[in-house]
Amino acid sequence: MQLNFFKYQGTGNDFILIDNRDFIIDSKDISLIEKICDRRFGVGGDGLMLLENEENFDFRMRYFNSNGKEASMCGNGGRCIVAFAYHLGIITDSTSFIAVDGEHKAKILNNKKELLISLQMQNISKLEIGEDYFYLNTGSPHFVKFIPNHNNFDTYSEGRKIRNNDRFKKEGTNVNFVSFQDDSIMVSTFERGVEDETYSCGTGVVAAAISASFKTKNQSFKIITKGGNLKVNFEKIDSQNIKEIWLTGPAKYVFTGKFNL
Ligand SMILES: N[C@H](CCC[C@H](N)C(=O)O)C(=O)O
Repeated sequence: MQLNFFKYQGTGNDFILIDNRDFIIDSKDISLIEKICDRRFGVGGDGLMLLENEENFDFRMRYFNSNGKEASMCGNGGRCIVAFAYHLGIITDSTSFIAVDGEHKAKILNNKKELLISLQMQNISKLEIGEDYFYLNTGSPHFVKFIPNHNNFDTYSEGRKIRNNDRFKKEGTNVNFVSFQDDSIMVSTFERGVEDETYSCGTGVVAAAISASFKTKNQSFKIITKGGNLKVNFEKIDSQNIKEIWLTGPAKYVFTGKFNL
């Protein structure tokens, strides 16, 4: 048996997409999903997504980390699945779909080879402000720490330490390091579930931008990640309430193939 898959990436956060409207894959098969995501034994990806049917919405997004476990929301993945739905002819230039954290709207801003997509994220109504960190859930949980610069900064080791400390060991957290670079912020992320630094993390840059607004008062940020540039803008009602959060960036179809089951 062979399984049709499509590979996409959004700022270097890479995903395997499967059209599961006819349930060709069993979403409970954690070891199969882990194997497909494996960079040596499988296709390779930071995560895998299933596109499924959902009444009253264009589709349902189901996101799995590369460890095979169904996870919380993924911002880069969200843009990639919108691009996938567009290529499948399910949507045209805008959509409303359902993900694990609720409804998301998205707009396709251009349809060049690399689609530029704006994805609306859930409102925030709770944010922890520590002495030298921020902790918030932007669809996925994110610990945010500001550093003077990223020169020789070891995101993997520093992120791994925080992800595995007493507080986060059990559930895990994603960990973001943020530095200011001219009119942008640079963000590097250690992702739980991948247990490694990824080239970019959408929900992570949203958390980083919201945290940075406590330092600059801006409500719109240009973001630099290892895998490319993103934009985040939002409306800050007060220190605990943020709405109209939009993540904008590229989503690119890379290749397709058949996975040998
Ligand atoms: N890369 C994703 C986040 C995946 C979330 C996952 N690593 C978790 O919290 O379990 C993003 O672009 O938002």
